[in-house]
Amino acid sequence: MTIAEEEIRKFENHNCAENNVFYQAMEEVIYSIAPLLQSDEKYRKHGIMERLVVPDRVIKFKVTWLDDNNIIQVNTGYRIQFNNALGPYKGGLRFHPTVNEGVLKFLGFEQILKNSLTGLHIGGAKGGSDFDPKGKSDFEVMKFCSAYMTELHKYIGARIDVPAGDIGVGSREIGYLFGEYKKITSTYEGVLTGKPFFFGGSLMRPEATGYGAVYFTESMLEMEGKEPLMGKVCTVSGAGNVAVHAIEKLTQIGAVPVACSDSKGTIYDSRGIDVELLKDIKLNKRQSLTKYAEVHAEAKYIPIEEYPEGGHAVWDIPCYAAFPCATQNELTEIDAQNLINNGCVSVTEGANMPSTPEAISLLQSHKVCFAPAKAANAGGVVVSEFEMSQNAAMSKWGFAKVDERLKETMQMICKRVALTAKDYGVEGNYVDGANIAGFKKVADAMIAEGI
Ligand SMILES: NC(=O)C1=CN([C@@H]2O[C@H](COP(=O)(O)OP(=O)(O)OC[C@H]3O[C@@H](n4cnc5c(N)ncnc54)[C@H](OP(=O)(O)O)[C@@H]3O)[C@@H](O)[C@H]2O)C=CC1
Ligand SMILES: O=C(O)CCC(=O)C(=O)O
Repeated sequence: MTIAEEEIRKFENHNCAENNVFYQAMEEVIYSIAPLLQSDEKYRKHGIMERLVVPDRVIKFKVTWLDDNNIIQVNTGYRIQFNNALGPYKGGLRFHPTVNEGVLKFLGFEQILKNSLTGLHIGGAKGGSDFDPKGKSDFEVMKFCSAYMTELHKYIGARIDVPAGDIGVGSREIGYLFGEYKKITSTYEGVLTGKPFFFGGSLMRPEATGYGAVYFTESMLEMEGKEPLMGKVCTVSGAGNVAVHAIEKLTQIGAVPVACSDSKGTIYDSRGIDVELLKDIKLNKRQSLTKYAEVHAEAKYIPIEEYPEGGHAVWDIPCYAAFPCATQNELTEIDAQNLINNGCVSVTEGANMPSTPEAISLLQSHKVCFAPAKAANAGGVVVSEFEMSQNAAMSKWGFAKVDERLKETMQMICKRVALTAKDYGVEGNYVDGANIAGFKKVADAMIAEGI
């Protein structure tokens, strides 16, 4: 039995329906770090993996709120504080009907290694609720956020745990959450990141994840001796915060992002996505992508049900570089095969774990440059940490400073991941490089801090 199989066997009890995405994330990490466990026995001796896969605490609570018809609604709220060996717990909040403990455990676990890779002092956490902001009035969203914070405030703080946004949580929700925290605690502190700029947010936090993914890709393509993105056709899934800003940065650097998608369908606009229109439709008005095709008649809208099951229209459009930026397991083996058939050279994960394990293996075996989420989408949490620093110092950084430091950090992460892969005999495998480099730093801190 290999060391990876031996380790995986230990954690078989995590393999159940509720935990399937968590188990997927954990299994990938174990396979990647097996050479490290083999070469340095201290990690097994100190039971690092056993300690890392169990969160420090899982906070689960009831959220009761009144809708606009004065009907009582009940949701479940969570905060999973996974590991704070490297700094205060840090990670986003997701409001989506699919949220459960298993989903948040996968996201929190990934966040530990992602935050470690940034080189900054931040631990890993994730939280959220099964509340669905879609179709709710502003007032209902505010009431839900207040009720959620009534419970959450007991467990967070600027040096304890600093939540941010994720799916369904943007600056509107962070504003309401911050307002409630301030009211309950009478404290004006950097307890949340992703705040609107005029009351303590950092410039560029909304753009950071999408821009960072593009910076990472440029760096990876250069390191792998491939042509840069300028002039190249790109496809992006999703049409939320991460996707829109990836499209914006691609456009700024002269690439041609021709497609994006939402939960109902895909837009293909061969002239390049009109990013201002996309922002207005999806980020400001929270409408469907069908509106895009109503304005630009040349663009094609493909409803999700019109594409054969198992694959997604957005990955069947020829591109040089693909950016999955919607949600977990949205890029399947079928999609990977379509990308390969159409000559795709690189795939960058803007979303968390958007590619299935089968898709990753296929892409890697066809030498497609593959940038895993925990490295490529770290830009968001990087600028969140910049926001924490600015809040602690009561200062404001300019756009150029944030952008320059974000770019430098993404390039540093890319180099670190590539060099680690090389050191461990898996040159070009950014998945293994990211997992080993991220794991090693947290594990060393855990050993140094004792049990
Ligand atoms: N926000 C951030 O800073 C960071 C986010 N991430 C990750 O990036 C991803 C996207 O997050 P974010 O942009 O913030 O979230 P948003 O809520 O802003 O947007 C999510 C987008 O994805 C679309 N979507 C959801 N499910 C599907 C699906 N099955 N197929 C196609 N599209 C889908 C949504 O469509 P619709 O509009 O129809 O709902 C929406 O357009 C998530 O995986 C998140 O964890 C990672 C790092 C940081
Ligand atoms: O900005 C943050 O704190 C976390 C962002 C996030 O949730 C993520 O990186 O997945």
